[in-house]
Formats: sequence, C-alpha cells, structure tokens
Amino acid sequence: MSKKSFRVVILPGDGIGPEVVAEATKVLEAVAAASTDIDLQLESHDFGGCAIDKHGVALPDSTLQACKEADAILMGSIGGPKWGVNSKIRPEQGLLTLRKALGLYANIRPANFASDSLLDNSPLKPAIAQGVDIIVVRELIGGVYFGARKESGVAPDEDTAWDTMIYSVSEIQRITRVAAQIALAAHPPLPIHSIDKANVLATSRLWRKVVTETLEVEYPQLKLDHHLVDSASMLIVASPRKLNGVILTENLFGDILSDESSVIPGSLGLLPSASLAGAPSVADYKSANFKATPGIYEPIHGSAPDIAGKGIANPIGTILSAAMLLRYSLGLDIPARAIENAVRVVLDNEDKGGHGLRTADLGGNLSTKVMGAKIVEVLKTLL
Ligand SMILES: NC(=O)c1ccc[n+]([C@@H]2O[C@H](COP(=O)([O-])OP(=O)(O)OC[C@H]3O[C@@H](n4cnc5c(N)ncnc54)[C@H](O)[C@@H]3O)[C@@H](O)[C@H]2O)c1
Ligand SMILES: CC(C)[C@H](C(=O)O)[C@@H](O)C(=O)O
Ligand SMILES: [Mg+2]
Repeated sequence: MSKKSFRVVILPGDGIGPEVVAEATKVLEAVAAASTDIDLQLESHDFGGCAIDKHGVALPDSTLQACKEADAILMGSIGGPKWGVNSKIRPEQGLLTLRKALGLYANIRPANFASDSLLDNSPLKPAIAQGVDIIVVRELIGGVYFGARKESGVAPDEDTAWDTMIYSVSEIQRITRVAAQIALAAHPPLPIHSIDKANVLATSRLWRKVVTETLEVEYPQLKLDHHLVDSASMLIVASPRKLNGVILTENLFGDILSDESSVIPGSLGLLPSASLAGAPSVADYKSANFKATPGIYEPIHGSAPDIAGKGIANPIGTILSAAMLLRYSLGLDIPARAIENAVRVVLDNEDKGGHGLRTADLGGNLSTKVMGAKIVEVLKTLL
C-alpha cells in the first residue's frame, strides 16, 4: 500500500519560536518514522521578524503560497523588541494577514491540566485550581483586530487615534457553531459560557443576541450563560471551575482571557492552540476521525524575548500543538493521543520523587532540548 503523504509547513519565527518548534518537529518525525502508512513532508519558511530582516516583509508571498497549499501549518512564535510597537513593519501584522488569508476564524485554546502533577505549579491554590477544565473558543478574524483604524500623528486630528470593532451576524453564528460542536462532543455536553461587554458595547449586544438565538434554535440541549468580561476575568482566578466548559468569546477578549486562563495549569509554555477554517463536527469527535481541515497550530505564548537563546523554553505547548495538528488537519487521532500521553508520562513519572520532569518555567532545570528528547523517547514506546 502506498503511503499517504501530507505537506506540513513549519514557521519557526522569532525568539524562542525556533527552539520550541525544533522539538515539536522531532515529535512529528518520530510519528512519521513509526508509521507504515503516512509520510510527512516538513518544509520550513520565513515568517515574522526574521522575514522582515531577510525580505522586508513579515509574510513573504512564497510563505503565504506555501501555507495555502499545505495540509497544515506548525508555527512557533513571532515578534520581539527589534520590531517593536513603534516599527513601521511589525511581525504581528503578518500573523493577522495570514490568519485572515486562510480564513481561520476559529481559535481553539484548551486550558486544562496536561497532568494533575502540575497542580503544585499553579499560581492558584490547589483547592481552587484542581479540576479546572476550560476550552477557550476565540473568534479570530473579526472585531477590533480587523476594523478600520487611525494612528495618531495622522491628519486631520493628529492627536487622536481610533480603532473600530465590527461584528456581523454570520461571523458570530459560525463561531457559536464551533463552540457548540465542541460542547456536544463531550459526555455530558459541556456548558457554554459566552463572554462579552454587552453593558457597554454595541458589538457585544449583537454578540449576546446571536449566540442566544443560534443556540436556542440549533442546539437547544446545550446550557448557555452570559458573563461580562470584567467579572469573568475575576472568576478565572477566584473560582475558575465555575467557567468549566467552553468559553465562547470575541477576538480581543479571547486573546486576553486565554493567556489569563493558561497560567492556571502552571505555565503559559504548556498550552497549545489550533486556528481553523471550519468546525470539526460532533461526528468527527465521536469517531475520532477528523475530516482534514487546514489550520495553524501554535503554542499560545509569544517569542519570550527574556529567555530567547538560553535553551530553557518549555516546548510542551508546541508539542501539544503538533498533536492537535495531527488530529484536526491530518485526521490522525491515534498518534495525537500518543503524544499527549507521552507528555503526561514525562510530567508525572520520570523521576523518583513522583513529580516528573520540569523546565525552568515550572521550577525545574531541564533544557528545551532534553525535555523534547524525553518526550520523543517515551513517545516511541507508545506508537
Ligand atoms: N502567536 C504569536 O506568535 C505570539 C503570541 C503572543 C505574543 N507574541 C509576541 O511575542 C513578543 C513577546 O510578547 P510577551 O513577552 O508579551 O509574551 P510572551 O508570551 O512571549 O512571554 C510572556 C512570559 O511568558 C514566558 N514564556 C512564554 N513562553 C514560554 C515558554 N514556552 N517557556 C517558558 N516561558 C515562557 C516568557 O519568558 C515571559 O516571561 C511580542 O512581540 C508579542 O507580540 C507572539
Ligand atoms: C501576536 C498577536 C497578534 C497574537 C494575537 O493577539 O492574536 C497573539 O497574542 C496570540 O494570542 O496569538
Ligand atoms: Mg495572545
């Protein structure tokens, strides 16, 4: 039987991006080496600050073209002080352009414990952090990130700047359906917590109305509640289990709340994300046989300039992103689970004191490379 071939574009990016992507790439290579029926063609492209330095733009045409043709994209992180907020060309613009060009409206960011052995690493008391299981579903290509804006220093009102937040009914409906499919795939179905600022913003009042109507008409079996974003951000640290289930929110609130909830399981460096152009269906989840949906997979953290080049970044968020890539874009649930189990084994069992292995962000002393190698070593025994 001939092997099924998949093209995976790798965008290492800036700062710790190349360091963590190198480890996730080894994980993907181990999966391919152990398989008799899949072949992964991995190809690296310039993106972000390094692309600005080399090509004068954050997203070169050749990178965009390769991403459009790929079955999936694995990304590290982009940005850094060299191309800071006052630069004319910024790496972050490239990321927004790429997300928009690929139509990646659904950003799925699970913030749950890879392992209970991480409880002691949570900044929250174990009694508060235990059992937190939140999946943030963030709308990714609308809202204030993409509305018209004016910078200060531009005529006629040079001392004003503005951004606009726009949402349409159809943009809210489609992300609500993604959240609903994720909620329905669980047993029992997960509650949906929709988060907005409807006491102030017109877009939030539309958001609340459309989320309510879409769920009432199409998914009446799901539980829904609404929270204002200010009190939701308080709940995430005061009693996060109250938000267990699916947090459904717009682009900017999702950016902020996903970083906030990500530290509950111990470190920003642990958490993966998927940005998809369509929703996996309940049938996909139940059969563990996902229809290939193109997407970008990346840890939720940034380029971490404070630790870049030191070889101490935690690669687990990127390695778990590679697992999501196999599951959602390549339809390979079995190796995806094997990767997640390998991470759990390394975090739980690998030392004699019962506290597993840790990189510096989790109070340990493992380098990025050694953590990656340990995960690959365990993974090979599970494939
Ligand atoms: N998707 C992306 O590429 C992405 C996401 C967020 C931020 N950024 C960019 O990254 C740059 C730096 O942003 P920032 O400093 O605000 O956020 P950051 O996420 O890069 O870092 C925040 C803190 O978390 C730590 N951290 C992050 N990832 C870690 C890991 N894997 N292991 C250990 N510690 C880790 C950092 O050392 C730092 O102390 C900015 O230019 C920003 O725009 C990019
Ligand atoms: C780098 C930046 C544009 C990006 C965002 O705000 O979406 C990042 O913070 C993220 O969470 O992926
Ligand atoms: Mg962010």
